[in-house]
Amino acid sequence: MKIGFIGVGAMAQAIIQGLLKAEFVPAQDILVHSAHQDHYEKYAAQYGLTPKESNTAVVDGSDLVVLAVVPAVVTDVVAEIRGALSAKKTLISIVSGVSLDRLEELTDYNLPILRSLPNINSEFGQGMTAVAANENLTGDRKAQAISLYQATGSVLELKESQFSVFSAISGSAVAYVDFFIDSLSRAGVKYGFTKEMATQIAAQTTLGSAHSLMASKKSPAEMIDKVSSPGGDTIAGILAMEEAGFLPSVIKGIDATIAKSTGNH
Ligand SMILES: NC(=O)C1=CN([C@@H]2O[C@H](COP(=O)(O)OP(=O)(O)OC[C@H]3O[C@@H](n4cnc5c(N)ncnc54)[C@H](OP(=O)(O)O)[C@@H]3O)[C@@H](O)[C@H]2O)C=CC1
Ligand SMILES: O=C(O)[C@@H]1CCC=N1
Repeated sequence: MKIGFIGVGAMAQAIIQGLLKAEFVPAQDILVHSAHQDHYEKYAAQYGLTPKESNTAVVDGSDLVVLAVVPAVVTDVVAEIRGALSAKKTLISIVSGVSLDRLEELTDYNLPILRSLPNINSEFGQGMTAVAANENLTGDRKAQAISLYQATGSVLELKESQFSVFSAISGSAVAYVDFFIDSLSRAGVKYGFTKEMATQIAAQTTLGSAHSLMASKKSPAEMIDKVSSPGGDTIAGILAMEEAGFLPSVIKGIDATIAKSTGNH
């Protein structure tokens, strides 16, 4: 199976690295093209991928075609590859905010298409990806397309109406979790830790907390209660964070993310 990537930016690279680590396909069976020749050729050479001279050449040589460009150029890029696409190839879009209806409108309404929303943790097999297939993608072909994401982490089949929320609390939220880790780390620096040491402590604590939460099957609120000793330090911190608007600021951030992604196309 040949997998073509149109665009080799941050998200495409995370998926490619995840696939290589999982030995999902041999490196040379991954075909790439992007806007800048020096960029995709250098990246392909570094990992033994196959560089292609155009987007249509990627499509011609691939069974699965991953559309990994930013929303602003989707219309032009799909117009460019439209003639090379056929019902024998599966189009996989990772583009935030672009619906299956829109992708069908940009093509010939007869293509098997998987809309997906991965996150950057796919690079290390810890991805969280939402998928929705159109009516032309069923059975083994659908399973084959989804298996690309199963090789790089967890997969959820969702209704498209849930995609923008999913994108905010998963795709974008990787950055928000890192924002939180960085904030914890800076607090450590404020009290004399080096940034490196404080970040290591904050990151391991975040990793361990997510792991414990999932392993224990408890709710986050129950875990908060276990950590908050009666009359202790943690509850004092929680109350101060609440007073500063922790929950509303997270919700406001998610609201803004959803508003932006639903305005994309
Ligand atoms: N970053 C993330 O965590 C996530 C991103 N996404 C989605 O992934 C998509 C890509 O995002 P991201 O990787 O962050 O963006 P990047 O800007 O890092 O990557 C965009 C890629 O598109 C390429 N490109 C631009 N124009 C063309 C063209 N005409 N033909 C072929 N390739 C082109 C660029 O080429 P070049 O490198 O040569 O400049 C680049 O490789 C977006 O639609 C986004 O919504 C979805 C989930 C998570
Ligand atoms: O920031 C973005 O637009 C993309 C979508 C989800 C994560 N990154």
